[in-house]
Amino acid sequence: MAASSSSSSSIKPIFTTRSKSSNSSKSSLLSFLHNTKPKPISLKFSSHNSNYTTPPSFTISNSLQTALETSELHVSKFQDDLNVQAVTPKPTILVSEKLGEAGLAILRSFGNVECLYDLSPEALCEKISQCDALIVRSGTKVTRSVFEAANGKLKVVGRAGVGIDNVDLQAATEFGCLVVNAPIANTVAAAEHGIALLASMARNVSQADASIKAGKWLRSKYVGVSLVGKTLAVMGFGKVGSEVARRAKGLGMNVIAHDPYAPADKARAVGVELVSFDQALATADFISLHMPLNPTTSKIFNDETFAKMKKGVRIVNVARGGVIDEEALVRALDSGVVAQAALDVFTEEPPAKDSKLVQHENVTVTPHLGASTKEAQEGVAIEIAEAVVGALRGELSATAINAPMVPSEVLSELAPYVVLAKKLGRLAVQLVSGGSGIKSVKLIYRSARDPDDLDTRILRAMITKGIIEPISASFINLVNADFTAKQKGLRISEERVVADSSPEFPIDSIQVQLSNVDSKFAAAVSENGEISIEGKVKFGIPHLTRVGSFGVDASLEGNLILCRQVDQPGMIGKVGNILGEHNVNVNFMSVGRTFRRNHGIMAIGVDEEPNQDSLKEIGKVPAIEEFVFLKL
Ligand SMILES: NC(=O)c1ccc[n+]([C@@H]2O[C@H](COP(=O)([O-])OP(=O)(O)OC[C@H]3O[C@@H](n4cnc5c(N)ncnc54)[C@H](O)[C@@H]3O)[C@@H](O)[C@H]2O)c1
Ligand SMILES: O=C(O)[C@H](O)COP(=O)(O)O
Repeated sequence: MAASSSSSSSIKPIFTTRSKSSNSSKSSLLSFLHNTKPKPISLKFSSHNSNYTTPPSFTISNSLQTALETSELHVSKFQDDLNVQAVTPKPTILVSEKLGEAGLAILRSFGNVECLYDLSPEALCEKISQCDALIVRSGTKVTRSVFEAANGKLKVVGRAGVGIDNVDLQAATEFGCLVVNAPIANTVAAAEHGIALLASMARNVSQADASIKAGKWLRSKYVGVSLVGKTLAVMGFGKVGSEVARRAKGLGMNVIAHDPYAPADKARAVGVELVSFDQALATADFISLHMPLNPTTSKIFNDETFAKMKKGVRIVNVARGGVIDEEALVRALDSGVVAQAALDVFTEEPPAKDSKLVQHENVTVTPHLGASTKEAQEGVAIEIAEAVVGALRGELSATAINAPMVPSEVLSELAPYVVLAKKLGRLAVQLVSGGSGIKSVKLIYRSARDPDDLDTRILRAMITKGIIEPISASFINLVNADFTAKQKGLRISEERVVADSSPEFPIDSIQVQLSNVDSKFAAAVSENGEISIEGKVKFGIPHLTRVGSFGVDASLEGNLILCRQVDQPGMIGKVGNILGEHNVNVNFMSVGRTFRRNHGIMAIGVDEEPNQDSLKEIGKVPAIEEFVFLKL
């Protein structure tokens, strides 16, 4: 039996935690993904003290209301968040667009793969509730309805390619579904297609080809323009844009680029000058588009911006159709401001058969073929299959779109603290009595580490998970933790304090404080009036080390009974006997007290859940002032 010190730590706030995502490597991403809707298990709360009989409340949870009324709390039983092998028994992976064989082979070695191409939106929604993963290209719209229909089963959406504008990322995040893409393997194919369109547009290849097949021989009509010495503006100097720039330089073009986020040294290395948007438009003979489609870039090429271009400019678009206002482009083509356009992508795909743009004689079109080389498709298939399988295994994914990046080494170092964090969250919420909703949670990390060396996002997510999951139907993972907390009106603040401990360990202790709530266990309320518990990791095992102002030392395994009693001899024996008589195995007991012969706290770890009779008997022990049974 261990008695631990009860002296209060003096905590000196030094700063508020901020996200570290900016320095985090993209090659390491946590995917706590296993949101198989858990089967509820029933957990009864009990206390002999009438002041503390109601289970915790969370004002925003409807489901809790029922739990409150029945004095019964349904707790989600969730899989271990770190080492999830547990997608049962073989995950179902739906592939909704053609994927290379090498990728399919990887997927088949891991799960049941169903290739169902050309599903209607309704059919996709119907099918998706049976699927753990969905792999799409640009042709499948993964809308909010898809995530709703998935009913929590869908864990990962893999986009076999770069653009994720066909996936509702907000909805994915809300539903805790990870979205991964395959951003590398089709870069060269897209760049080559851009160059192919550039050259064929300049030399009227497609028009001349069509005319000759129509029996004509129009040599003077299809006189083209040369590329050498002309200025090409690359709009979006990312992976594809920079590859296009490299190739265009090889063709003797003068290449400039506009990209508000591109590093100047990267451009310099390719021999490209970064310029402003307007400067690019005003100087370019050719403009090649390579930015993503998002709210900022949507229809960024419109009447106003076409008017800023050099008369007779030629435009290539292998990015996304939506970055161009297509009606404005037709006007610009008709007026001659734009001499020619070569388009691989369209606002609506496929475009209407009678689209003026597609039918325009100065326009060359291809049906979104940028990524369509054998090599790129094999590469993309492997890239996305590995990402999806990794995500389903709960491994790190290099290409997650909607989850923060947590380097793998950070993850493995924090693993025991992740378990501690979740358990502290679960314990804290069980200490709240009914009638008061949790609104404000403060997390205090004591650490000897430099602030920049401590990434607390996983811990915050797991504490959030511990707090919210037991009292609502939500599933929480790293993808949706912050969103769900916000949505439920739960304000989570973080603070770090300098600990005197060794910086070898990332964290000395984690404290969870819930303010403005009543507790069903008065001893858990600190001098400042908030429910406060603290935990540490000892020899890799999470421990509860403080409850309110009482120090304890309880390993967080199995279940826990916390008793506040008058500090007098024989208490441990009495409670131990009661539990023994009811065949409940005690795995440890720890006593903490404020001062001698005053009040003490007993933390009793039990392997089995004590029945109501045994709990009632404990409540009848005269020196026991209050107690609570907590499920870990
Ligand atoms: N046609 C195809 O089959 C095909 C194939 C691959 C990629 N793509 C598309 O090409 C585009 C680029 O792909 P990528 O792999 O190079 O992506 P990327 O993320 O590597 O590059 C995009 C670049 O655009 C820049 N950017 C963002 N907003 C901008 C703005 N307002 N103005 C200028 N630049 C801006 C970014 O900073 C980034 O450098 C994407 O839309 C992608 O979907 C199409
Ligand atoms: O964004 C992409 O990767 C390209 O547009 C390719 O799309 P696709 O996979 O539908 O060919």
